[in-house]
Amino acid sequence: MSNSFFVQKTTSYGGRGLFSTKPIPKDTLLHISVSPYASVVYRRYRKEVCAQCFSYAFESNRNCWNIKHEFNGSSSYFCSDICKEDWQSTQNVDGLAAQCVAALDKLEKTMKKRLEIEPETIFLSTSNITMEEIDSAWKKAEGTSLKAVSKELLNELELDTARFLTSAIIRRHLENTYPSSSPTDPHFVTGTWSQVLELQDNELVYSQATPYALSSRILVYLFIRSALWFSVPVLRPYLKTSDTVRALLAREQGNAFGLYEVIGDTEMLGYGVFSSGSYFNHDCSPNIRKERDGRSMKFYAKRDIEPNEELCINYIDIDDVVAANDAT
Ligand SMILES: C[S@@+](CC[C@H](N)C(=O)[O-])C[C@H]1O[C@@H](n2cnc3c(N)ncnc32)[C@H](O)[C@@H]1O
Repeated sequence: MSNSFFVQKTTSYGGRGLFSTKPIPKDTLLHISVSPYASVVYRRYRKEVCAQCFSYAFESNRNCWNIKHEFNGSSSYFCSDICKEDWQSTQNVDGLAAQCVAALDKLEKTMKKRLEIEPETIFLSTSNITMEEIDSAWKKAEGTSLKAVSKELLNELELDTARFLTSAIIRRHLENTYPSSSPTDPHFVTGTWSQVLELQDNELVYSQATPYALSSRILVYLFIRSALWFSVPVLRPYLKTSDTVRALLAREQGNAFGLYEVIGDTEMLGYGVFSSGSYFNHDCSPNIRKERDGRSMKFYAKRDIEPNEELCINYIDIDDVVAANDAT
């Protein structure tokens, strides 16, 4: 990740970071992540947040958006006809987004009760879980029958995670089916799956910190596979193994940005992975601020910057326009 303002280098404390290559005046726009590769608007905000530009109805003094796209009893909501058209041509290509939303909703409605996955069928460790145990848990999940999970009820967080992962599965499929031919192609502006794979992989660190979350994540994979396998068969190549889901979950942690309302900056409406925006490290006194502009994340100089300074945002500053990495 480099451009005319900065270059990517290894930092003195490990990992990669971005460093200025020349003097940058305050308020310069350094980088735009045009659109997330994968994203989700939380279910509870479904009617209040535009599925395309993420604008929040309350910021326009409304209770909800009423421009809808309906398919098989499930709806997506938009703030304008333009957003609905943009969504049709970039996200609902071949009707996939609508089919997936409907399939996930349908499975959710047919579920009766939550049956915890037997711990021994998934993994045994409670601390210091190893990569071998994580691999083994996912492999076992791949061999679990679809029928066996069809009665599992997911909680709110898991259902949102399922939608987030599904958006990436659709994007991967579109990327493979319609190779990029122009800068307006959806996967040109969202970045590519290989760029997602280049992001820092936090699977082991996260699993060790929260070993109890592994069975929840596996349950989400089984839920998506069960919901989409027969309803959206073109997506089977990305569901047959857990590779796509697992790779994204490994990178979502520590790389996702919260999608906040723009004006109040208090409500987190969802989250997304913006690959090209994920190389700014954290600093409590950052020289970069980021602002959401519709589907885009924009990165500006917060002050005058000297050459060879590390460019950092604040992951937790509530005064920032959006707080980073708090979706995880
Ligand atoms: C969004 S990524 C930033 C890019 C990352 N350094 C890389 O190599 O891909 C966030 C991760 O970078 C590391 N990081 C960010 N800011 C840091 C800091 N101030 N000190 C140490 N590590 C930091 C942490 O591992 C964090 O989970």
